[in-house]
Amino acid sequence: MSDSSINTSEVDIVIAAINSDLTPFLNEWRPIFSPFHLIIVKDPDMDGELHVPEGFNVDVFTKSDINQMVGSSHSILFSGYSCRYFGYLVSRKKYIISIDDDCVPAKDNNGHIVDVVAQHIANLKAPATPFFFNTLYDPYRKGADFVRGYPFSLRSGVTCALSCGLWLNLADYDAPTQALKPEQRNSRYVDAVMTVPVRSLMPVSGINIAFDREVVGPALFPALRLSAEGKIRWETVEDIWSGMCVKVICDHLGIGVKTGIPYVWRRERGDAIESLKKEWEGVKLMEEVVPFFQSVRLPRSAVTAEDCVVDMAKAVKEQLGKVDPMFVRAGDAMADWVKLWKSVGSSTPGV
Ligand SMILES: O=c1ccn([C@@H]2O[C@H](COP(=O)(O)OP(=O)(O)O[C@H]3O[C@@H](CO)[C@H](O)[C@H]3O)[C@@H](O)[C@H]2O)c(=O)[nH]1
Ligand SMILES: [Mn+2]
Repeated sequence: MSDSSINTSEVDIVIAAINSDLTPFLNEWRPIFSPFHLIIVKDPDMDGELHVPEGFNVDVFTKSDINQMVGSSHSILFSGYSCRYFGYLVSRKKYIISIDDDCVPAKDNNGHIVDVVAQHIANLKAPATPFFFNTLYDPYRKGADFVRGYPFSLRSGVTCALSCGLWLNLADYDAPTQALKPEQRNSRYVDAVMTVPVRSLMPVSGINIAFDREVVGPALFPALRLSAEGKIRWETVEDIWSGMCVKVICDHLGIGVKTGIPYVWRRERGDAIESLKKEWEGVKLMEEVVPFFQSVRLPRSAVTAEDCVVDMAKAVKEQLGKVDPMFVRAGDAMADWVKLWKSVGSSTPGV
């Protein structure tokens, strides 16, 4: 059963749906998800009715909702993998949790079902420690603390804005790794969560994620579309791109990002070789953009996530735009996204 101490009015669970029948998925998650409001975004390119089982507090958003809100925008498309971001936009809650619809609850080393909502919210409510690494992992967890030598001046920590969960069975590997290790399965449940140090980038996976929408909501946006994009091709990097944006923004705002528990059990669909064809361009491209994200610095005047996205967009256009016109489009999309985020009443207070 879910953790009754969580204030359900603070949480939205956002699901992107390419499957027409979410019954098996939601029945697996019923004990954990049923107390919470669900936002299900039906992939606008998916035909047919979406079936959701009884017993959930759910709002389903479809192509017509997206078109009504986004209008004829050419820079912002909520198709394919990126349709979940529409759910991030329309939510009005403080915390958002998003789980892919091919994942089910995992079990910990004691065979207990992992409550992803409770653990993600615990991660987000406990401070983060990006400025000095605690070698005993999360010092705020029961049974842990700061180790000797950790500066007392830093022990109050900072706000945690993003909680990146992990995966048993099929870890989120890229297509080359999947093709090289088709039999590899992740059976190692590591009971740990830690803050990613400041100025360290990381691959943020959209499969099992939670964030403080009021603090970093607009920083999570799939702006990058490859020049020769297909509906799928460009989206294999959408969370990697937005993950680097949000980590740089969190570093700038002095807030934290955590990785570790909770785990989900991930079942994969699709073929590694097919994925390789789709993903290879994105895999190569990431090598080009990492130095940009490692070096970009935002102005002190940027004190909210919206400010940071606007300034980041300018830097993307100025510094990456000469590499490829797709980055000019990405920068424009980021700027349009902030306008859209503000216009739907989602403006975030300063940190
Ligand atoms: O056209 C689409 C494709 C997918 N979805 C929904 O998005 C998530 C993830 O889809 P899927 O499990 O098929 O793909 P993964 O590769 O495992 O996803 C992870 O990789 C990233 C992109 O490659 C992505 O950000 C991660 O989630 C599911 O809920 C599908 O229903 C869709 O709506 N439309
Ligand atoms: Mn998947």
